[in-house]
Amino acid sequence: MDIDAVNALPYEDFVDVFGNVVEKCPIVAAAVWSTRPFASLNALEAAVSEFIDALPESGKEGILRCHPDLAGRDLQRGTLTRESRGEQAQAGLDALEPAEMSRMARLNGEYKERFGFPFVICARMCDKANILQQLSERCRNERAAERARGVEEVKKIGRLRLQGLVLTGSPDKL
Ligand SMILES: NC(=O)N[C@H]1NC(=O)NC1=O
Repeated sequence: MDIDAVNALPYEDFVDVFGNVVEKCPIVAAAVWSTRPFASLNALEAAVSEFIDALPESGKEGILRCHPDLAGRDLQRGTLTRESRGEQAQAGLDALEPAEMSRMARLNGEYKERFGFPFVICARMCDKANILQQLSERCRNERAAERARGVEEVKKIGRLRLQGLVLTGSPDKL
């Protein structure tokens, strides 16, 4: 799909295609549609980032809370979104050893207890060892720094999802 095709989408189709660029937050796609036409894929990415940056801190935390835990309940129950399932599998999180699984669950729980939102990281840019290490390190951060870090990871996840949709196309979505 080239950028002209993206710009030509009515908002219903735009939200169908891009509604999960930010996990379970179709409001982001619905909002950035108003800022068409996009000059390029980079401009579309920038519009997503700008929308997120303009949210109050509670909105940014809300976005983080829409993300499923890594190797958590949704993965076990088979209720992840298609995008998240692919990302978690790519990082090897669907094939953890029992000891890795319990360490991940314990650290995810500690993180959520401390910050009130889940640990978010761009799984496609990591492997499971790296994710576990960062999870344990980031548990020690301050809340505001961790909120900002989580938001940056949301943007990385979104950038890769957007590239997948625009550069490789997604015929089943149009
Ligand atoms: N919790 C968390 O980071 N989840 C996300 N990360 C990612 O790459 N896909 C997700 O769903």
